[in-house]
Amino acid sequence: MPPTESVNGSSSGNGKKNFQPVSGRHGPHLNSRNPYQPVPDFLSNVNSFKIIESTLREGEQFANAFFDTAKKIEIAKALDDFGVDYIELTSPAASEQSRLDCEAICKLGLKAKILTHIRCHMDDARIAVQTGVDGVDVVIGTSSFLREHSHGKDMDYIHKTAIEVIEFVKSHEIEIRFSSEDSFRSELVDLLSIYRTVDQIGVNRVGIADTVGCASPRQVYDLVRTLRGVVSCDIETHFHNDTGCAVANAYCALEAGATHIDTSVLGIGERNGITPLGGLMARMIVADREYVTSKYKLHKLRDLENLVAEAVEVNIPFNNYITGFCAFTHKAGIHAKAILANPSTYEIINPADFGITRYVHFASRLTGWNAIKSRVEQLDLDMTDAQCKECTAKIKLLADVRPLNVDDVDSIIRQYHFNIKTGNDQPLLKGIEHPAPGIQEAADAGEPAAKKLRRTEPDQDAAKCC
Ligand SMILES: CC(=O)SCCNC(=O)CCNC(=O)[C@H](O)C(C)(C)COP(=O)(O)OP(=O)(O)OC[C@H]1O[C@@H](n2cnc3c(N)ncnc32)[C@H](O)[C@@H]1OP(=O)(O)O
Ligand SMILES: O=C(O)CCC(=O)C(=O)O
Ligand SMILES: [Zn+2]
Repeated sequence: MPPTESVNGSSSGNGKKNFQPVSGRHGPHLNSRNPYQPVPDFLSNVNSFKIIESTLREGEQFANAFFDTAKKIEIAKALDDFGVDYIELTSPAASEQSRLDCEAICKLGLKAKILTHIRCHMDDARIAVQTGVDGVDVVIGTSSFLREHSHGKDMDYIHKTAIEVIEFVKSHEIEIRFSSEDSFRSELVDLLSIYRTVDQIGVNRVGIADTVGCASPRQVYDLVRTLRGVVSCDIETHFHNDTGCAVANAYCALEAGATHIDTSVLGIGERNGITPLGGLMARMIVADREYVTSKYKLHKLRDLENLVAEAVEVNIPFNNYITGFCAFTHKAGIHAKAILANPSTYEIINPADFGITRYVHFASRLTGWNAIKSRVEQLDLDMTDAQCKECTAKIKLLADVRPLNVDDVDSIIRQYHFNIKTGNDQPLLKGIEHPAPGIQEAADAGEPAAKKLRRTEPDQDAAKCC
């Protein structure tokens, strides 16, 4: 008996309802012997990382972003509820409203610590410490590009000012992090020297930033591992996604001993953004499901992404980690058969961990008799395997001619079933123009027919599948 499940996932459809939801427990390997488990290494923090969520700082630098106070508060509360460790806010030096918003969020009494992000400058630091934040993230460019063309200061100036700003912030008894902007295009000797200096005067964290998204995972591993041997404080990392490495780089940073990862919801930020919160969750749940599920409310991810997507007027991409509309949809017959038997065959992440439904797409010429048999059972029809195979062949005939949706296939199945039970020989394709019994009533009741006809006792049937 194939598994069934009520419809609650796949919100942003593709316009055609041509798949069915299925449930089923993942096979035993994810619990007993995890082949994806991290390489054992005592410096690795893959099992104990923290998130510095920067939707309200880096994310505000996204081209489309404008967050009014109410929206910032809504997002901050949603991030806090999700379980992020820190929420980073735009510099209060950016504008008067930014300063007021920072103060307002500090007063919310959230569980997450509130940070603000400033230039390595006493003017900014003086404003920041008055806002009520739990900590200040200080940054200054150390690459020759930024030293020459951005702030125009040399490494001596950076050392001197960093010490002044750090000691000032520390004197207010809040957290302080020092970060080098454009770390991967900076001289290693400059980096290690400034990090050693700030570590010795007692920063809580140092930060490495791949500001232009140029770093590869191996470069990240090397730099973080080297830095791990030089400083005793925590190591935060920040990865832009220009070359598609933002999630991989975050993972490698943790393997090398970084303690904190910067994220934003949907990855929004300057240019094409940074490590997305959802992408990081996808990566980390595979590495340590226990840690991730115990710390973060994963079933809130979709709502959080929808909130931010709406605020910045973008759609969730079809291939988004976890929440993209087809992230857990299985189409080819070979895949569908195996998924129905055991979802671990073609899934490394269990969608149920995120409150999301898995689907089998059966309305195409790539379907197979096992998927159709599953649908037949969902429709409560009685057909032998041989009949399911014959019916599948009929479905493929039409699927070769045009795209099908679930109603088309259900009609063919119902007509085929009617014919074999009554000895009738009505042409199968007639059911396409004239919905088979059951479809019309459902439509009349104001519900999508396919939805109405799906069964909703997932647990009972899912148990049989695994
Ligand atoms: C990689 C990142 O994302 S870093 C974070 C980026 N965030 C922001 O920029 C926050 C929003 N920014 C702003 O509102 C404005 O840029 C402000 C308020 C910070 C500065 O505004 P302005 O004084 O008008 O300067 P402007 O934005 O044109 O240029 C940046 C200034 O900061 C200086 N600067 C740049 N980076 C740093 C740094 N890390 N530390 C100290 N000073 C810096 C530059 O030298 C330049 O100053 P100058 O033109 O007086 O020499
Ligand atoms: O402060 C940091 O570590 C990162 C700043 C930033 O956004 C960047 O360098 O891209
Ligand atoms: Zn950035």
